[in-house]
Amino acid sequence: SYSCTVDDRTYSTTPLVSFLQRLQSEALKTLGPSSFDPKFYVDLPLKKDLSLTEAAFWKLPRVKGIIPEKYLRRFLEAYFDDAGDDMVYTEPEDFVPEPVEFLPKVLNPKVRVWALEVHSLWKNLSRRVSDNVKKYPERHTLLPLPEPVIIPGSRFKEVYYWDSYWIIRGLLVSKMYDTAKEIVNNLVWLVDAYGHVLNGARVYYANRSQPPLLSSMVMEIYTRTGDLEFVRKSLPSLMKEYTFWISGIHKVMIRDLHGHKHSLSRYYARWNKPRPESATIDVESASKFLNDSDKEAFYREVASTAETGWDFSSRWMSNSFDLSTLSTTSIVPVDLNTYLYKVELDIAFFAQQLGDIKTHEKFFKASKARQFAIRSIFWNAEMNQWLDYWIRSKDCEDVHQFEARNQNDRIFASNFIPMWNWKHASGLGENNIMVERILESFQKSGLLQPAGIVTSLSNNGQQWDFPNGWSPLQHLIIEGLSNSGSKAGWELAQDIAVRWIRTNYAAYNTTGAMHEKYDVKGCGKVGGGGEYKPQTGFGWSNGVVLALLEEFGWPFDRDIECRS
Ligand SMILES: OC[C@H]1O[C@H](O[C@H]2O[C@H](CO)[C@@H](O)[C@H](O)[C@H]2O)[C@H](O)[C@@H](O)[C@@H]1O
Repeated sequence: SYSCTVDDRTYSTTPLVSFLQRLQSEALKTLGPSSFDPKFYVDLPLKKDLSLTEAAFWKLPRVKGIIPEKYLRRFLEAYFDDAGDDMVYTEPEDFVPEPVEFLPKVLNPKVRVWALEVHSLWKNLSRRVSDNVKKYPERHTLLPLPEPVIIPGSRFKEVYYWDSYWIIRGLLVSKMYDTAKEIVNNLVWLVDAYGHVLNGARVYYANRSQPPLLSSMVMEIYTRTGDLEFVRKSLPSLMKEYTFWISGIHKVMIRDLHGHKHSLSRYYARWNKPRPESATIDVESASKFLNDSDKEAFYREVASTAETGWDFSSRWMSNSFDLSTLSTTSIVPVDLNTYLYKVELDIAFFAQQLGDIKTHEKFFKASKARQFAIRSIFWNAEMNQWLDYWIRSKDCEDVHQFEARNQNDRIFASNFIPMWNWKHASGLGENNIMVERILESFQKSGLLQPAGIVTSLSNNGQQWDFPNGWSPLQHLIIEGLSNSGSKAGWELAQDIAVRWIRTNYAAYNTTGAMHEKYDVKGCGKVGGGGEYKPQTGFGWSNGVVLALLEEFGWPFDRDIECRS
């Protein structure tokens, strides 16, 4: 893998996380792998101090090295609150059962009733950090966020970075502007404390971030509310977060065939150990590596893949069926650089609104440079798609020489994510013929399935692969298509939105829940695969359904039931 003279120091773990990880591994020995969720153990809040808890743990009886189930359960009850007890329910103050002017274009009565139910799910997912966390922070892996949040749901009991963007998109449809601002204030608090937004608000997520969408959250809120003071308060943290992504281990320089040097970014976690929330799984996956440095390199790739938000996917593997070939830190991803291009444009815009012309010019210039880089390094004119770039060179190089064969020509939904910034990202959007070619390439790609856009074409059991479709990817591509300026693009966007809304509705009717992911091979099927049981709730799916219903509406006479 790519190894350069970068500062790739790792975060140190905390005594609490080390202990909970030990408990997790002992619990697996006691309870066995069926229905075992390792995250449960590292989320347990301590009732007493760590030293007392540890002392009691070491005194537990062991039979052939294993703690009998009865003693383990008694210990858990005596020394821990339940996972999630430190995130308490709080009524969102700006929630009303039917907001004024709610989804005026949704005319079909069944869809309206359902949309109001989805809207009401914000109440189920609303939480604030308990006072106990603030009083005894050393007893919790949960971070003491200052304001209420909306969580994704089920096992994801804490705020997540990129999930929050689509949660906010939905909250804005629900006219819950204060709740939306509170989420951003929490993420800004994380930037101020750590220099970046954490993957999620747990101490064990500090070693990595997730796709950078904080500026987009601020932009969406500003567009709806016109609250310039909110922008003024957030801007310094947006600039701080930007530095995290464009420097140090995240930065990659590539020289194109004309000799231009481009500065792009990659995902790279400051971690080379098992992820605490999945440590038992990671240790097992790493067991095929014989020496410690190979194991560490593998753990680094695993954590860096969690930073991508696509954990896990054939997109990051040189062999789609072998997780041990994860190579995330050697990949310069199309989507990450699309998001950073948006960060640059957003900061330039905010600075202009605030009269800071120097900052405006600096960030506008940076956006132009990245636009040029996206076109030079990712664009593939034969496929009419944007492709991830793999750094193949073994040796440390300050600037990598572009070679066309290093673009990854496998098909992923991410190959079309630059459409999200379509009018600017490649310069291609100004040219209608190119727009039509990209649309044609998308339609022929195999990504469009009966119930939405599939993540990849590889059916390998990973959750960010075939046949799963994810709400954020649907929304990014649909929004890109609908902003393409082409009639055919808008119609395709609406077609995908209708498929996606129908499948969410059908699954909701049969299961009573909104899901984290869906199987897009057929309408009403829920997703699967990956390392944990499929989750319900679910923040970003609720947000995307509401946002799509707002954009496209639902006519009175259009059926909501599955077509096939
Ligand atoms: O516990 C395993 C992994 O779970 C998270 O990833 C998945 O859920 C997140 C919350 O909805 C979502 O943001 C991410 O895209 C999903 O793949 C977590 O983010 C990972 O860090 C964690 O290892």
